[in-house]
Amino acid sequence: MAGEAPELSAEERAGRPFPVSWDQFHRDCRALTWRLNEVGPFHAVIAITRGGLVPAAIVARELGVRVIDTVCIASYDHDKQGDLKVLKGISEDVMKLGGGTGKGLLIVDDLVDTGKTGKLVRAMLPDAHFATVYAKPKGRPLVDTFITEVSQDTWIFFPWDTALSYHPPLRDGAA
Ligand SMILES: O=P(O)(O)OC[C@H]1O[C@H](OP(=O)(O)OP(=O)(O)O)[C@H](O)[C@@H]1O
Ligand SMILES: Nc1nc2[nH]cnc2c(=O)[nH]1
Ligand SMILES: [Mg+2]
Repeated sequence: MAGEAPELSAEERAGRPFPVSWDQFHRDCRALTWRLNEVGPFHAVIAITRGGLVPAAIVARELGVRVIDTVCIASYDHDKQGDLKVLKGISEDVMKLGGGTGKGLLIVDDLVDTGKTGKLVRAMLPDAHFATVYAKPKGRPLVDTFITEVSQDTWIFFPWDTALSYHPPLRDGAA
């Protein structure tokens, strides 16, 4: 409509795109596990769903941990963050394994951005070790171990959220 700002694409709203392939993600998860192997052993892995499920599976496999729990949190509608909702907490069994404070437990997520999700889970398990594959500067202080830092204005595109598609040649104006 005349006078209205043009609709922005998801990429324009979210700044620089940082696409991650399955191969790259697997390599980064393995690199994360090398670091975690120095810190453990861990009694259990807790994945922050949904994004934490994929790295948690790879990390748990590499570390030989078979007790895996989830803490289910929803906040983003694509790239817009709303209020955080805890849809499922940590199970009683796993809480007991961590002595009630999370000692010896490993929390895994794909990334920290503002740090709000990580802060909420850390408050549930203050003594747990918190690992993410990627970290943006605002959330970084909350994470104990991560692999790659990306700038705050970057949007990470994960392989489970994307598909291969045609990209126009540079000479036709492609970025
Ligand atoms: O540091 P923050 O600003 O809180 O953002 C980080 C969280 O955002 C994403 O999850 P999302 O809420 O999009 O849900 P999903 O994992 O189900 O995709 C990501 O997987 C982290 O859990
Ligand atoms: N996929 C994705 N989800 C996010 N949630 C918060 N930040 C991000 C991001 O950069 N990428
Ligand atoms: Mg998530």
